[in-house]
Amino acid sequence: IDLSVTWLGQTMPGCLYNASGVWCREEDELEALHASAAAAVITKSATLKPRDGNPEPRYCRTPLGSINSMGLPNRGFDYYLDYARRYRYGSGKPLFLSLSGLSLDDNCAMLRRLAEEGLPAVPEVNLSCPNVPGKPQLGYDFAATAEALEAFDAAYSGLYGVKLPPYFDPAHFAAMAEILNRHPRLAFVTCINSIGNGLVVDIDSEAVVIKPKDGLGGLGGDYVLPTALANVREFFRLLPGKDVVGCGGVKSGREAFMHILAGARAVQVGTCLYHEGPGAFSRIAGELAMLMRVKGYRSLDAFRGRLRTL
Ligand SMILES: C=Cc1c(C(=O)O)[nH]c(=O)[nH]c1=O
Repeated sequence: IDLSVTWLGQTMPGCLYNASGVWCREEDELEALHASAAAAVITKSATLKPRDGNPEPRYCRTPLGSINSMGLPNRGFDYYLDYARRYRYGSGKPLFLSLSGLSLDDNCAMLRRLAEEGLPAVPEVNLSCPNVPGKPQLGYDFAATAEALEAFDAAYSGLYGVKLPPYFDPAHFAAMAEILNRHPRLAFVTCINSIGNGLVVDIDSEAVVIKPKDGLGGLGGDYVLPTALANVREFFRLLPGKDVVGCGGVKSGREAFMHILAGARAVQVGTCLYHEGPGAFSRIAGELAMLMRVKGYRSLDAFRGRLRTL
């Protein structure tokens, strides 16, 4: 059973890696991911300067997944760039740098700095952070997204990707696809980020469960799987020649299989990784391989994007 994935001009040894933001803020976390069965590593979204993030409690696990309003706590771009300088690319596991600047200028400054370094690390620009008060999600502003992507192309001459928020309407899928298809070096989209601004209520305390934004936060886990699969399948259809990375609701080989069937090139794990740790990757990969064996598939190419309609 071959779980390898060939994309971005390289072949990675498997198809699973972390969702940005989970188990990836500190170097020791990143090294633990690299040492695990994860097939790639992506860093916590970086801002130009370090950030403490929102007041705690800002993350809460629920029976169906998670809610978070972290507020972009991160060590700052230089920390992750330094890690990218020392990263062992020879392992065959790609390193992705997630960038989430607080302004277009900041995103372009980080992209230009990365371009100057000429490192193999691939940028995934976050258009979808739902938890910085006062900063609407770029990905929900089509004109701003169009302008940003023009600026990214000018700032960075290599291949890059974007992390998209979930969309919920065919008109929005079409509008975003029309914009994304203008950019040949935009090689992949990662669908989806958390479903923004959900509210989890604790009936015992009769209170919300996280402090920021009066309890509003991004949802992950079981809550988001159908939305994630819809976004993967729609953008897989609408973005010919680009890759779609699936993210959302993956906790076993079953959901990984669903994402790939929907068209995902590779699959990220967030909430499940947060609670299980990097051992989740070998478990999920084993479950996926077993599922493929039972179904008679020897590689991901044998079923990627083959979701049947009725
Ligand atoms: C980069 C900020 C994000 C955060 C955060 O740091 O609050 N949480 C998410 O669920 N998605 C994000 O993109």
